[in-house]
Amino acid sequence: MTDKIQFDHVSKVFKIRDSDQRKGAVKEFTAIKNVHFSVKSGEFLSLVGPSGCGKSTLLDLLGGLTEPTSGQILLDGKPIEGPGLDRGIVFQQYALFPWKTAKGNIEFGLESKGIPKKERSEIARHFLSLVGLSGFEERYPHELSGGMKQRVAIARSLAFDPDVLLMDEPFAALDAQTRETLQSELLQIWEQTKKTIVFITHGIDEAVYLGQRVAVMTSRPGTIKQIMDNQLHSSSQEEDLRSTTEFAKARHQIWDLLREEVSKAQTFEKKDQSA
Ligand SMILES: Nc1ncnc2c1ncn2[C@@H]1O[C@H](COP(=O)(O)OP(=O)(O)OP(=O)(O)O)[C@@H](O)[C@H]1O
Repeated sequence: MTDKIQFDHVSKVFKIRDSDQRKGAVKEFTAIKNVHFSVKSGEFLSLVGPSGCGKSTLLDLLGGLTEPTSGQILLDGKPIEGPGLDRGIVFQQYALFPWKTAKGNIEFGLESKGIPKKERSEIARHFLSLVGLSGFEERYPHELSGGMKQRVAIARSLAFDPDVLLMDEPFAALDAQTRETLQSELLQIWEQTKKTIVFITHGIDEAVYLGQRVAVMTSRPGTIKQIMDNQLHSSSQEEDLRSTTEFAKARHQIWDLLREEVSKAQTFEKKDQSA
């Protein structure tokens, strides 16, 4: 497998207000530092790290929503210079148009791509069916549950046929049962479509269940602490993966790597609150 994405010594520094200094003074804040890793074409990589370690910053950089302060990010060997249809992003909040139906939400984006009406309708139906929403095409977002809305958001991203799907805690706002259902559906979709997926999460179980590899980040400034090959995906898909010994083992390994980082992040948070 070839490299689809390469982070080449990437750092991101934000300018923030300096509350210790005179009014209007700014200081620099390093959100992520020297991030260096790659993602293979067709790979499902999950990325886990403590709160505030720079996970969303990393995904925003990949999405081209912001630029690195130093280093570069390559997609198919070329530097990312902004957002593009080659990358679809799914956020925690569904961001659907409330005045459009499930189908209309998907068709809208396709229209801007210049796809003819009939084809737009067919594509929207196909992807709604892929995420298990056949029969819900004409429902408006307020007529759908949280899980259904997130399914529409995933279908909308897939309908653009991006090479890469970037997912920023897409299931965090859902109840536990819906989350587990969507996780297994996402794995099936990935197996069918073979998209390259980068999936950000706070949850160790989610990271282990989904990722072929699991990248663990340090607390701030965030960098990649270790990337673990996840043996779980080589076991039979027939069984309930979450109850296997491989799952428990992988979970334990990730928690060992994360424990120290989580406690560092909590110390930072306390310091920030008392400053
Ligand atoms: N535009 C910005 N300006 C200044 N600081 C920022 C900006 N965006 C993010 N940060 C800071 O960078 C750090 C990393 O933020 P980020 O949202 O990437 O973390 P995260 O790991 O996704 O957090 P969480 O898990 O809590 O969602 C945080 O301390 C945040 O306050």
